[in-house]
Amino acid sequence: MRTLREIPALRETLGEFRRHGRRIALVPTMGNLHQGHLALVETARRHADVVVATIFVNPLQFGAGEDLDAYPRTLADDQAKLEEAGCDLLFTPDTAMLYPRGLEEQTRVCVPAVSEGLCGGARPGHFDGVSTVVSILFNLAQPDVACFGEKDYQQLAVIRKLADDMHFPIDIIGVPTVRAEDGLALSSRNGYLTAEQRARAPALYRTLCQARAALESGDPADSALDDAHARLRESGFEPDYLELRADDLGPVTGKTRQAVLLAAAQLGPARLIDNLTLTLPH
Ligand SMILES: Nc1ncnc2c1ncn2[C@@H]1O[C@H](COP(=O)(O)OP(=O)(O)OP(=O)(O)O)[C@@H](O)[C@H]1O
Ligand SMILES: CC(C)(CO)[C@@H](O)C(=O)[O-]
Ligand code: BAL
Repeated sequence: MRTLREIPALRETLGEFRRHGRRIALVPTMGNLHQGHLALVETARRHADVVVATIFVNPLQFGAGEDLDAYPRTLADDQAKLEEAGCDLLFTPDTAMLYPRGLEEQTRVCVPAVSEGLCGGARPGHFDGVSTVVSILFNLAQPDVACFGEKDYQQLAVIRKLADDMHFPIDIIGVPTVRAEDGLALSSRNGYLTAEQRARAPALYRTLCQARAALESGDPADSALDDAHARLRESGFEPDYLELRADDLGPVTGKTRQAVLLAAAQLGPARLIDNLTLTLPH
């Protein structure tokens, strides 16, 4: 696997692959890689001839007081994992390279409606930062496909709409959430947890499973969500949101069948997110 740090080298290398008719897959990440990221690489390999991963901790998507500085940077480990997973190229730009005019002056991309509420409500401007950097990466790599995790359900919905609205000729592929044996969704931020908090953390997934079972058996949404809130609090979480939405993230109506339960909750120093799709009864 080659690691490229400069934009001209990336353009040149990928241009050469494209001229030879190779299909290119992009896997954007912020590094500190785990099996969830490697599942994206494996999916990418099935859809393309050349897999390009990117590692960039994007300052534009972090709010004031968030964990931009603390975010784990583990490049050597990440390179070894990507190599092992069969990734062909790694692009590791820095901030000055992607945003040469500085963050204030940077042109931004905003995907309305779907970016609002949920994580967008709790982290104002977050999805504008994501949409901006993903647009830049799409323009630089010009991939045929790009893979994103379903763990970040709203992010995936934002990127699907971004690709559609901006006419990026890129297939957006969602990859199912990879979990630890106890159900906790793998996430770089799990590393912030103490051993005691890590032992409590699977309560987020368990609570979503219980709420899903209640909803699928016809319990009213209000009581299922109230119970879930209470259970999260009992397990030491401070819930940020816990919502039932239609699977396109629109509001649930009497006609909604395919739905999604989404949660974000603070556990000690870590803000964890998770979601489960479900089918509502007639
Ligand atoms: N457990 C997982 N299963 C599948 N995909 C995942 C998982 N965790 C992260 N991803 C995906 O990997 C990509 C890069 O995510 P990112 O680097 O932010 O990792 P992360 O572990 O989610 O970190 P964070 O703790 O910052 O949310 C995103 O498309 C994200 O949805
Ligand atoms: C898509 C992404 C790499 C953009 O910075 C980031 O939001 C992430 O890691 O999910
Ligand atoms: N995994 C989404 C990136 C973020 O939390 O900033």
